[in-house]
Amino acid sequence: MTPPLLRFDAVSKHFGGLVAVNAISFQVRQGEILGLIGPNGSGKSTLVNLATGECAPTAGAIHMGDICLTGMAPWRIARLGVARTFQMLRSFPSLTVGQNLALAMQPGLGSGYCASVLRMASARRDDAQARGRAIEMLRLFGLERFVDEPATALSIGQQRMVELARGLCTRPRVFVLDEPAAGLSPPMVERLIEVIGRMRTDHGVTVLLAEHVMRVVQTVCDRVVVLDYGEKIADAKPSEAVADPRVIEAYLGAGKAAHA
Ligand SMILES: Nc1ncnc2c1ncn2[C@@H]1O[C@H](COP(=O)(O)OP(=O)(O)OP(=O)(O)O)[C@@H](O)[C@H]1O
Repeated sequence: MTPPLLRFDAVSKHFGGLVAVNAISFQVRQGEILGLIGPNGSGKSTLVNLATGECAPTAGAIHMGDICLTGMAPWRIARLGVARTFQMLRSFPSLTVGQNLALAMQPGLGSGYCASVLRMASARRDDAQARGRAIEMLRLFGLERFVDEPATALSIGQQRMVELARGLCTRPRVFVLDEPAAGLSPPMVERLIEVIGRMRTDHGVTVLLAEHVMRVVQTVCDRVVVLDYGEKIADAKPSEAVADPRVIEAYLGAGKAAHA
């Protein structure tokens, strides 16, 4: 069995008196696509934010391999190879789609800000490389024709895809996706399913996926961790989790679950 790449050990997060996540432990193995599911407010985004350093745990620890991520700044975690998307779109509206993607690649390119300002040859070469990689990533989503369009000219669904392409441009080891199917049309959901699969097969990316759309979860995830009121109530294959009475009760409520 492949070793764990991400490890959550008894992780809790309190917001004042509210326990958003309570002593949760689970692991994401190298190359795995792990789903985080649960009703609204169950703690999925909080776990995503804990993994990427947007918030620090009240208790417990998070590791990537041997490195402790607990309390580490988001940019440091990103440098270790953890990319993420947000529920709310975060593109730069005044930039083109290609420029939005190129921006994500800046830390990995050689010539730096000063060279870019002076338009030195190395910066121009980096720009060309960045544009090439942006087009390559956009092609995964069938969006390469939009490379020179303003980001805001795209539909919300297309902009979500651009966020995924932007994350992939950073060549992540782990990609944390926060409800990527939200606002996508059915054909785009199918494209998303295909692309998440290819993230692993073509790019070797490990995926932590918080998602409500069960078609996505059941098609792409190897395993799901199910949350309810900040507690982990299941850690199983998707087909097993959806048949688990505790999971059914969390989604439907106790009375309806008995009826179901
Ligand atoms: N910054 C915050 N300050 C206070 N409470 C918060 C904060 N972030 C989340 N919460 C609360 O923590 C709980 C878990 O929220 P979280 O957003 O993690 O759930 P979720 O499962 O992602 O929900 P959804 O599916 O609706 O996105 C909720 O009760 C929420 O109101």
